[in-house]
Amino acid sequence: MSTQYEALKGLYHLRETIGSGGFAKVKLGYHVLTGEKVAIKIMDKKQLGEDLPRVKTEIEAMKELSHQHICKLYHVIETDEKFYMVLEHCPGGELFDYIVAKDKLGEDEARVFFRQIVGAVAYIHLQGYAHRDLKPENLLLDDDQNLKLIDFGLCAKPKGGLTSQLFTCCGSPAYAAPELISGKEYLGCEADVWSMGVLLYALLCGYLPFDDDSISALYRKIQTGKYDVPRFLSKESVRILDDMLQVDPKKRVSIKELQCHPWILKNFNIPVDHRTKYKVSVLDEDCITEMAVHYGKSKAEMTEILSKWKYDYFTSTYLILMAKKMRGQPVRLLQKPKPLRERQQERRERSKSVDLDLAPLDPFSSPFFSTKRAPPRVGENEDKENKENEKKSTSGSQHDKKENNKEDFVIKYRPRHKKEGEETNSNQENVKNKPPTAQPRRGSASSEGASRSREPSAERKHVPVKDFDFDFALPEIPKTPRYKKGGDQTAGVGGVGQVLSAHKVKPQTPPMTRLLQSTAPASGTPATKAGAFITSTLSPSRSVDSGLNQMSLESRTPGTPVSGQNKAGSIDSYLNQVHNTTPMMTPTNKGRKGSVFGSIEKGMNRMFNMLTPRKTSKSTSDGPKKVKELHNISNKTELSPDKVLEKLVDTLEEKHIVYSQSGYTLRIVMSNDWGKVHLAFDLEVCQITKTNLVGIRRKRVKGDTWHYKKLCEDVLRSAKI
Ligand SMILES: Nc1ncnc2c1ncn2[C@@H]1O[C@H](COP(=O)(O)OP(=O)(O)OP(=O)(O)O)[C@@H](O)[C@H]1O
Repeated sequence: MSTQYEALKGLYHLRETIGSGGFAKVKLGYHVLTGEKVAIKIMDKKQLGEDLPRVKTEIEAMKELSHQHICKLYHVIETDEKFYMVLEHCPGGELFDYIVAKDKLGEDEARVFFRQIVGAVAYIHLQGYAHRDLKPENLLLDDDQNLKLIDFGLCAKPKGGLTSQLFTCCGSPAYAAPELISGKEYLGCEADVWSMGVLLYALLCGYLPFDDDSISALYRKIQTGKYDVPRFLSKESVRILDDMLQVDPKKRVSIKELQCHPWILKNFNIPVDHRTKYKVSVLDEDCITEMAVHYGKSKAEMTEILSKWKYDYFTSTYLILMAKKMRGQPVRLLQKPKPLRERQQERRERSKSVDLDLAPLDPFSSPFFSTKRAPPRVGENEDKENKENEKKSTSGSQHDKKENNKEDFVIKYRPRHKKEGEETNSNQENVKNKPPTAQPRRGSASSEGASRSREPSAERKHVPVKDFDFDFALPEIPKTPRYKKGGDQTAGVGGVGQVLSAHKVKPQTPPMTRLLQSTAPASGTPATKAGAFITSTLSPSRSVDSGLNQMSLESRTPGTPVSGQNKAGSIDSYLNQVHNTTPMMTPTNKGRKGSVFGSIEKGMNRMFNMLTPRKTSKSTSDGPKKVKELHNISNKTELSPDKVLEKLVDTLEEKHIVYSQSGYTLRIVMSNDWGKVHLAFDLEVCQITKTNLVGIRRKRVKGDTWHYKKLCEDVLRSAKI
């Protein structure tokens, strides 16, 4: 984990960025005590500037709102520099992606989703809130295709209740109600119903009812309230859309009426129930007991702590355990392994008793021996570990070798270089609501011990543990962390040590492999064809932003350490830098294609082509990621992954679209004349599990969703896969 996220240390293992918005970066994380996945929304206070109150609004609202169709807030950490919101992880992506994948939804499927939205919004309104930013990008899917509403940064809770007028014009223009954009006072609940009308239209039609490149033209369209009514819409669908998209808010259907609207009732015959399924008033006995045992407290003490709802690590542990219980999974916390020293001591004692007392006996005839001599696998691991440690401490050679290898690896994969003076004290990041530290449980150890047990001792000191915080281009952790029964096996808990060793042994993704596509002069040459990928030792820095920044700097001078150069912190600034920097070519790549081309697609996108001498014909040695057949996977084919990748690359080149490559993932970046990135998304070639098929997984990283949809569809159609 990067030192900049020190506040999460010991509590969550941080993984790749899974989304970003105007205010936040969202990363995947693992809750250490349960091994469950979480989403960690990270906001930088400096960057928030005047929008800081927005975060506070969101946090307060999410603490109050608890509903099966609202993303659950687990934990809030505030440091001097950042806010961290630990949230329920929604792995199914945005509802928007679902629409992109399906083009549009059938009425029945749309109804299932829309009923969930109506339920969530009715609940929110009853709690006195208006969401004010309802759109398919703010609705995520969980594993079971349930929707979860996110992004409460613009919500309002008027003091006088929802019948009080609001004034602030906010939200996304295409979803904004006419009364809101006209600058009049408005009611939040009425404006929400309008946005829901736009949303339902988008679900049923696959495009927006009001759309225009020019904001003022868009606003005019919204104010007229006229939209296309495609023929494929049923009479009932036309009717409900008309009821919601009424320009006069007083004529608009209310949320209460929507709950039992004929379109909503169809096939269900029961109105939408807005009530929450989460019980927050009564704490769950099983969860309390498990936590009390873990923290070495009485149940009464644990209940008292949890009743405060501080949204600290206790709260997150409780809520995650509850979520597991509701899914029918066991309410168990992962046992922390004992510290290595303690285990070594135990081993010594065991072997003493074996050597001294039992050695003369026939080991197989003595029941005592057999119980003593057949400890759980833990003992075997300890032995191995200890032997390794002994070796290390005497010669150190074997491990040093490993260490050196890792050092190499780390150098190659060095994350974003610190900006000058950036977060130099981040190790001592001042955590305002310092999370609780677990008390030893069942004679077990501290969290330090937990991480120790996952790595050989020499590795423990290794900085890369912290450095393992890349956004892009690193292999995914192969296994979801799971608690293994039968002793001290928590090395399998997806700890950082496990990750590192996994990489060391089997880096699934090569060092940042980039093919920066060029325009005419390069596109026809074999070197830029798919399969002729360029391997460079670029830094696959974690953040999209910083990763790309790194790319701009390091790719020009491969192998040259970059220090203090990387002052930019966003995709935008990456491209700004690229645009403003004269290319620095090494003699080797100069002779090849080491030039920066200025050709522009529609006068917008710069093309780059930076080749390093080494080329590989394959993108990675380990093949594409294996994924379940989900809605965000398209273009399923029996072609080989490399062929699919090649076709995609060819298409991007033909269309002069800027992209970078990491393994089987292509990141498409669109920027304007000033280098400001307005759209970024990934296309990843994946192997679909339980089939012989290969597919393309899409993921929007940044930018307007409808623009993304159009471009994505265009590329995938043109690739003819
Ligand atoms: N709980 C979650 N699980 C999975 N992905 C998430 C989760 N929360 C957010 N994301 C991803 O991160 C993206 C950005 O999150 P969010 O919209 O909360 O950020 P924001 O900066 O407040 O956005 P905006 O600019 O729209 O206000 C989402 O669109 C989604 O793709």
